[in-house]
Amino acid sequence: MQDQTTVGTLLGAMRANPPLVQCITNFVAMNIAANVMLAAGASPAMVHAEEEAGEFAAISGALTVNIGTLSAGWLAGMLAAAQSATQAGKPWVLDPVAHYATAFRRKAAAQLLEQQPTIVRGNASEIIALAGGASHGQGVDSRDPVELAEVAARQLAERHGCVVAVTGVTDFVTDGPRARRIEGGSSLMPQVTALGCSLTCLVGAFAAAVPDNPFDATVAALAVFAVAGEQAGAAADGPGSFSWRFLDALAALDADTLSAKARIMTA
Ligand SMILES: Nc1ncnc2c1ncn2[C@@H]1O[C@H](COP(=O)(O)OP(=O)(O)O)[C@@H](O)[C@H]1O
Ligand SMILES: Cc1ncsc1CCOP(=O)(O)O
Ligand SMILES: [Mg+2]
Repeated sequence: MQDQTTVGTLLGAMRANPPLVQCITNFVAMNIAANVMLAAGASPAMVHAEEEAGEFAAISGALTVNIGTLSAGWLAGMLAAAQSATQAGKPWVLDPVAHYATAFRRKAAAQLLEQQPTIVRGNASEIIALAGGASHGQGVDSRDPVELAEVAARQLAERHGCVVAVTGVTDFVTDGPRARRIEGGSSLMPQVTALGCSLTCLVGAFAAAVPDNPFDATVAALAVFAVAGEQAGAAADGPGSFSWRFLDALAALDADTLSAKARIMTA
């Protein structure tokens, strides 16, 4: 019950003072992620250029970094922003999209991890591989169940002193000693591109709202997606109508409904 009350309170707190979140995300995600952030009540800015990314991180409430469509110039911007956020004491979130796929991505993910992310959010295949295990991911898509990534998530959290979120049918969040499972969402969610990337940005919004509590912030963002996703999925005819229904559900979700409908279990 404590968790249920907390997620509603955090949604209210985030919306009461909409945080500026610098989202370095990929070309696929930029538009949907910005719309998801606005619908949920946050203030996104997609700012990635090497020339300004570090400066912008210092004036943002939080930073999110996603390597989905990586290039050398973007990576330089990501590293500058991550360094700046860490120096300014701002939370930042890493989304290691398909980091196992190529040597360039593997090295980039390792360099970014060295910059001490506050939170890492990925699908099960990404989290298993990031901890050094053998994953079955195919490109950006997971081919592993979340349950198989739980040990890897705890290891990563302990090793890097961060919160780790694994998403899928039932999400899992841990900081090492503590862990939660969040049920909900819809089987249509993986059929709409970049919803994971959008969730990473929303995790940044909640982390900006409560920078001293990244664990609760992550649980709250995942609970928002779980409840809004379930509502949109119940009415949708397919991925197309799910997309707009999901934005509407995010915008309509209030704190009391979130607290009443969130299904959060201690793991
Ligand atoms: N089969 C499913 N049932 C319910 N929710 C899902 C399912 N697959 C993914 N989700 C939800 O979709 C969102 C994105 O997660 P995921 O698909 O794991 O990320 P990614 O897009 O990075 O692979 C999360 O909120 C997650 O809980
Ligand atoms: C399809 C695709 N290709 C490169 S990034 C990207 C989007 C991945 O989005 P998500 O990780 O949320 O599924
Ligand atoms: Mg992803």
